[in-house]
Amino acid sequence: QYGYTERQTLQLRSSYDFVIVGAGTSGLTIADRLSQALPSKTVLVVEYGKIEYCPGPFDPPTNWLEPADSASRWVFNSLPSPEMKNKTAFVTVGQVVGGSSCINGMFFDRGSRFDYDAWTDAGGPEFARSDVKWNWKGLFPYFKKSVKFTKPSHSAAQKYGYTWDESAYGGSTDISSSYPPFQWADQPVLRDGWKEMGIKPVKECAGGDKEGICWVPTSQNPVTGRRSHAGIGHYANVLPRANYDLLVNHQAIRVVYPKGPQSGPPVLEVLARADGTIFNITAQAEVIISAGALHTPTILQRSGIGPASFLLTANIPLVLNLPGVGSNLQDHSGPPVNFNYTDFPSSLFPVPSSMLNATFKADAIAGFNETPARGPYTLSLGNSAIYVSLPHMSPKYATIISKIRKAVSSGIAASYLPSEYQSIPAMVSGYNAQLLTLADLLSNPEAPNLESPWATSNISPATTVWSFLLHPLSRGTVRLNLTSPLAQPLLDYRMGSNPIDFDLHTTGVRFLRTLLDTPAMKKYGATEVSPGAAVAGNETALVEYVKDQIILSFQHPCCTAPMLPKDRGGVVGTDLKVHGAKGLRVADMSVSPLLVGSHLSATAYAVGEKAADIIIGQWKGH
Ligand SMILES: Cc1cc2nc3c(=O)[nH]c(=O)nc-3n(C[C@H](O)[C@H](O)[C@H](O)COP(=O)(O)OP(=O)(O)OC[C@H]3O[C@@H](n4cnc5c(N)ncnc54)[C@H](O)[C@@H]3O)c2cc1C
Repeated sequence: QYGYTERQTLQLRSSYDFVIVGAGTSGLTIADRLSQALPSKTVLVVEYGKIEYCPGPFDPPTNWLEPADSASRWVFNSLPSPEMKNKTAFVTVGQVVGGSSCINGMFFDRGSRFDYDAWTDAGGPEFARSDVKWNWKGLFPYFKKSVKFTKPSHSAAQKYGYTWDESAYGGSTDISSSYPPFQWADQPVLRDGWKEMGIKPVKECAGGDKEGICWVPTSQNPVTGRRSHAGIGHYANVLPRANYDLLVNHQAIRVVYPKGPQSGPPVLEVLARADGTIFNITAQAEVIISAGALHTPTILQRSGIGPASFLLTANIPLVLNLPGVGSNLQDHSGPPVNFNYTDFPSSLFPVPSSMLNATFKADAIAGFNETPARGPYTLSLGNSAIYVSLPHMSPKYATIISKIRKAVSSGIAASYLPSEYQSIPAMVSGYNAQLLTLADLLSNPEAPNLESPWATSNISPATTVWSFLLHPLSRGTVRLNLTSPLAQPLLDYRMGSNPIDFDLHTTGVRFLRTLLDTPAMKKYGATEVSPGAAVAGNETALVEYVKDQIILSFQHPCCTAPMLPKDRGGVVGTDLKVHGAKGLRVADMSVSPLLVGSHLSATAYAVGEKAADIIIGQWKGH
């Protein structure tokens, strides 16, 4: 429906300079930049999925996760997490040109400056000395470059109280970041409650400082209200470019080094999904894997690059022993706080239930199809959230921090890792370094550890505010499914395997419950449904509530090929080259060593931009 399906490549060249695996958020950013900056070099992107139309999560006629667009996504059920009453995580990732930017919730925020500084801290002195800094200062120019920001109209800004600071932006790409021209009439109710809790509005949350109440842009075209994603912004709209090819409907199986991992760029082995044929693609310069946090480790593992013990079990010849491949899985998770109003004013209009009225809904659909688009369908899932630090949530935060530090100093932290890692010094040392970095981060009153997004305040039968844990301490794994290595991998989230995560979860829930005591909420008779007053002084009951009600994934898997030194369990260095392999890089959300306190697409674009600059720097003039 975007009119570019015919633009996929049907005839391959005999070889390419750069072969990129995955036409996703980071992958297409890199392909666009390389093919533009290096016109004499050829770039091929190999993508598992096809070119599909990707509606926003709340666009008519289909809604998010409905089967109609299931062809554009993988759906996973993780292995059970024993510490969470054997709950499994429902996880999706994009399987389409545009990757997950094509199916996500379009909430377009960045982490706080401290989240990215923590990436470098977790890497230790070697990373702090690196010329290619992956801290906030080193990444901010790429955040700016990666999107084109359009400020809201004067009337929308006046009506809803939108604030922004254009100095956080400045890019001219075709990836749009804008504010929707619509809000539900009851959106300010919770906003007033948050303010009464002492949470302060922040003028611009994309500039590194976001502790407070944030307006968050949406990844949408400011005129049409339609989703803006990598398939459009970094492929369709930059064509024609003679040196930029895209091969769809092909699965990258593995990379092969005929003469060992130091012998130069590997060959990429590919499966044509249409007829099952397998063939090789030759890269003259590099293979760059950008298949996302759940698939990048599978390609490396099938290549014999991964934990030696696992590869032995899998009967895959060892090429490089890198235990970190498929380790370090993290995601945002959290339980809800549910409440009802006894006295919500029926005069507030429109609210989400207004969509039940056929006339209102018909006008909403008509408005979405106008130019410029207007009305509820432009709102996506909403664009406001609070971000709160641990010290601001609880005066007892120091006890939690000292528990984290003590777990490291006593050596017990190692026992929270998957058993296969507990005797590998690099994995233990890397995890300890992460925990100490997180202890510093969580002590910082400016570094948020809770997010609670909202778009409305009253959805029948009960309103929910979610407590997203932004910086979890537990670590999971991604492993090939040995009975079917080309199929979806096995995800073991191991949520709650570090028990201190329960302290962080209960702190978030206790904090959110105090919303119901604010005059703004009492005014409308807000009444808690769950967890309820019984948990007030009862930590055990609250932990049970967390285990019963937690959602294990808010669709932000990351960190499974971490950018860390090898002796800290890392898979890639600050140049994104796989440790010990020549001509092979990874660039996507698997390289982030620590989960950032935001939804991930803005970071995935920035990672792509910075990766492209590093690669261009190496090859320009060669
Ligand atoms: C349902 C959902 C909701 C989300 N909501 C938000 C949100 O509101 N805001 C936000 O900022 N972030 C959100 N995210 C997260 C964010 O979109 C992703 O973290 C980010 O886009 C990941 O980028 P990536 O480049 O790492 O991977 P992706 O963009 O997922 O790209 C990976 C690509 O590799 C391809 N691929 C995989 N394996 C192979 C193979 N073997 N061969 C060839 N190709 C392969 C895939 O098909 C895919 O196209 C959401 C994600 C999901 C799934």
